[in-house]
Amino acid sequence: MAVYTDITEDDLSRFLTAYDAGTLLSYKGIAEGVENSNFLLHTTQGAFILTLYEKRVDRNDLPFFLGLMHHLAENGLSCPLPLPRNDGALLGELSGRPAAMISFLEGMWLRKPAAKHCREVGRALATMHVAGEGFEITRENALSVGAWRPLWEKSVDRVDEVEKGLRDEIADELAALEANWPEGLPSGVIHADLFPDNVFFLGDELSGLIDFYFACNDLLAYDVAICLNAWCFEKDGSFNLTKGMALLEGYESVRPLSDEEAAALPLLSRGSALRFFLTRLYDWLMTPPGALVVKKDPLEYLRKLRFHRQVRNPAEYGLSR
Ligand SMILES: Nc1ncnc2c1ncn2[C@@H]1O[C@H](COP(=O)(O)OP(=O)(O)O)[C@@H](O)[C@H]1O
Ligand SMILES: N[C@@H](CCOP(=O)(O)O)C(=O)O
Repeated sequence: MAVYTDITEDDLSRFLTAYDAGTLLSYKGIAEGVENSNFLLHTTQGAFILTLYEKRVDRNDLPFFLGLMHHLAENGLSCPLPLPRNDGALLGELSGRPAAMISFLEGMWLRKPAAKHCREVGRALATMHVAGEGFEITRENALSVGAWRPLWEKSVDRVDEVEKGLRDEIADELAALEANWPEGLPSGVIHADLFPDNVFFLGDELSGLIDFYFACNDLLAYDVAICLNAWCFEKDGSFNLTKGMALLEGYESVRPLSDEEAAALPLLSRGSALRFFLTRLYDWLMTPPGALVVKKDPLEYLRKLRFHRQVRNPAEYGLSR
């Protein structure tokens, strides 16, 4: 679920008077997503998404996220746009939360993406990396290698509840990644959560990217590694080389990877797998029973991590060079 904060029709109608968005016809909460409360609104001017930013989102980061969507859209990426209020501000307040009106993006996310969709995702990711150049606000990645140990320490005492023996395996992995994390690779604005539920398609055509609320400045190739993890594994845990090849071809058709970036892919993919393992593990162990949120399986990312650990060459992801 992703409606943590309720709104009333009266409050919403009043909120809308600050925008040139027409008058309210209907609204409903959107069940998907985990971070914020989202509502689909219909007004006399069309459909909009209303987002109420919840506790895990730092209010100070909102100008980065909202400004980034503007910047990316102006530079050729298809993504939703925050709607300015009549006073020019992108943020308002509703039910005690910072709130924004976001343009509605047509399309739906794919439950079973095929290689051709992975190619489109690779192309869109590279388009985003290029479009992000020149964006003046910066945001450090709050979930990069330096954040993994503190996160791990919150779960370590209970990790064996998830799988016996994990305590030593993850401790060794974390130490290896901290010691060898690459430096000096090209960096810029990354999406950092470009999973299938954040990419919309109309038929086979990619219609746009959403959910920029983990976006930050980090290594561009790390974003590629996140996508390899999120898009190129099958339900049985196997890596699909055809999908990997398509995603990387799509990416390189817009922004070729340097030799150094290519060589770092196995390590970056391990890091990305550990990052999602750790956040899922924390949520798995700490979410109170009965909470209205769908918990994601940390073991899916443990299996991916084990796969990457035995990769010796980026060609094993489908990189042709
Ligand atoms: N601009 C948009 N256009 C259409 N649907 C959207 C848009 N933004 C969000 N949604 C819908 O809301 C859901 C949750 O949004 P998301 O940004 O992923 O939430 P969260 O940040 O809580 O994870 C999406 O899966 C999608 O169905
Ligand atoms: N993609 C992450 C969780 C973040 O969820 P989102 O709904 O904000 O995309 C994961 O799969 O662990």
